Amino acid sequence: MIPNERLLFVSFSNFRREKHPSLIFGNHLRPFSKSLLCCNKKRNVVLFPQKRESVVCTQSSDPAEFKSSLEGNSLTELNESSLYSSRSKIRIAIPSKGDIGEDTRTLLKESGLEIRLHNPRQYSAAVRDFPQVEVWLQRPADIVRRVQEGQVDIGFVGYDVLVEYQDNPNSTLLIHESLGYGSCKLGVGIPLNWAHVTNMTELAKFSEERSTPLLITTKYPKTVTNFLREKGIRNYRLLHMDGALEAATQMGCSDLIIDLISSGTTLRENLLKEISEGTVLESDMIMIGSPLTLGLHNSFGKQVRAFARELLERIESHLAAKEHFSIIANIKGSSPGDVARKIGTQMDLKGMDGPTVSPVIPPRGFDSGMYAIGVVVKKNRLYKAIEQLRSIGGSGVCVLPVSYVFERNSVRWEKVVNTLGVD
Ligand SMILES: Nc1ncnc2c1ncn2[C@@H]1O[C@H](COP(=O)(O)OP(=O)(O)OP(=O)(O)O)[C@@H](O)[C@H]1O
Ligand SMILES: O=P(O)(O)OC[C@H]1O[C@H](OP(=O)(O)OP(=O)(O)O)[C@H](O)[C@@H]1O
Repeated sequence: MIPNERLLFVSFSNFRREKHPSLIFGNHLRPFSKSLLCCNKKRNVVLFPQKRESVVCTQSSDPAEFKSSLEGNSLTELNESSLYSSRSKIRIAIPSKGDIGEDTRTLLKESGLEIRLHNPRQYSAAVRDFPQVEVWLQRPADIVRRVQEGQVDIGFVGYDVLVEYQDNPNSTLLIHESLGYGSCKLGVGIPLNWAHVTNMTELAKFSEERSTPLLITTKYPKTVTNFLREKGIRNYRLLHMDGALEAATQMGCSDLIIDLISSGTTLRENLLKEISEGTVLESDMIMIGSPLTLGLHNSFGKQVRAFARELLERIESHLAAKEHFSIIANIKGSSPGDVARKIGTQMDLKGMDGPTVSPVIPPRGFDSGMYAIGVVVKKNRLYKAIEQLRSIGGSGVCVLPVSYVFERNSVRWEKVVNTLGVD
């Protein structure tokens, strides 16, 4: 029997249609996110794995009646594994097309996951050396939806898409907040000839003075509605376009647009300009996870977590490695400590955890007073580091690429585990 305090009684007539299910916990109502629920149609059971609580939903609107109907029934069979038993493979979803699709495949490959894609119309693929994993190629908005519903365990999307399509901030887990590609911002673009509008305050004033609402075209209605509310703009109407939004003002169907901006070229080419305070959000590609499956306490949950952790650490260490070079060089000194002290005086030679210093032993075996040092330096400081090495007597400097830089532990993963309340 599952003890009563771990049962949630859902009192609504149609779970699938209900937007905001009202839940009763013990005898108390409490807020609940529908996206954290996973419905087992047959048994009418849903699960809230984040807190190890089982959720039982009912057609009855009277929780007391429902509760009493459960008396004496063994609920132990309604466990997590029964809900996810239909799937044994771990699922990753990546964008199916465009630069972000290609860059995600490159990132995964460089992190050790080679996706076996044979043609552009293939929407699922295996991963070399990871037989327990399958990759699904999806449109960005669908990646957020599938991760939210627990049909996919890990997804790669732009932050902009996550903000627009997730039901609430708890319905997905943010595993890595910035993967370093797909960088852009969602921002306001107004006609170049609106000389009287240079910032959001002036735009708000302008919208109030008008007799007709401002026509604003965007692909991000939810995010934009929140932004306009924050900026005090009320007199507007949102219009939707799927792409090439920048054409909307010149076509005469919109007053301004709110769209993604990267270099700003598309805005300029279409006689639009940015305004100050007009940035809705800054976006980068991110890695997200499903709390529904990552939070499971069964063996599938453990398997998903082990893989998510490995993938995150591979990506983190690959991204850190991209920023660094490894340097080896020879330096004269009276002892390893003396050499380490000399290196320690140079800003760019401090390395990640200090230098490695080892004596160079010539063929005849006597003390040469020469030491080999190894240090990891920031790529953008390479030449400064070489100059500093030379200034303390460094010679024979070799610069090598770094493949991975693994830290002692992953702070991001610790955060994920804490959020989920799992080991
Ligand atoms: N100019 C850009 N520079 C960098 N990243 C961008 C740029 N435009 C879009 N992105 C990122 O790439 C993602 C996908 O962009 P894009 O607008 O091309 O998608 P799409 O193919 O039109 O998607 P869909 O048709 O499924 O809505 C965006 O959500 C954003 O995160
Ligand atoms: O500031 P820029 O560097 O010019 O980039 C901005 C453009 O890039 C994106 O469009 P995309 O090329 O994805 O085409 P779309 O409009 O069809 O989505 C975005 O929607 C802008 O139109």
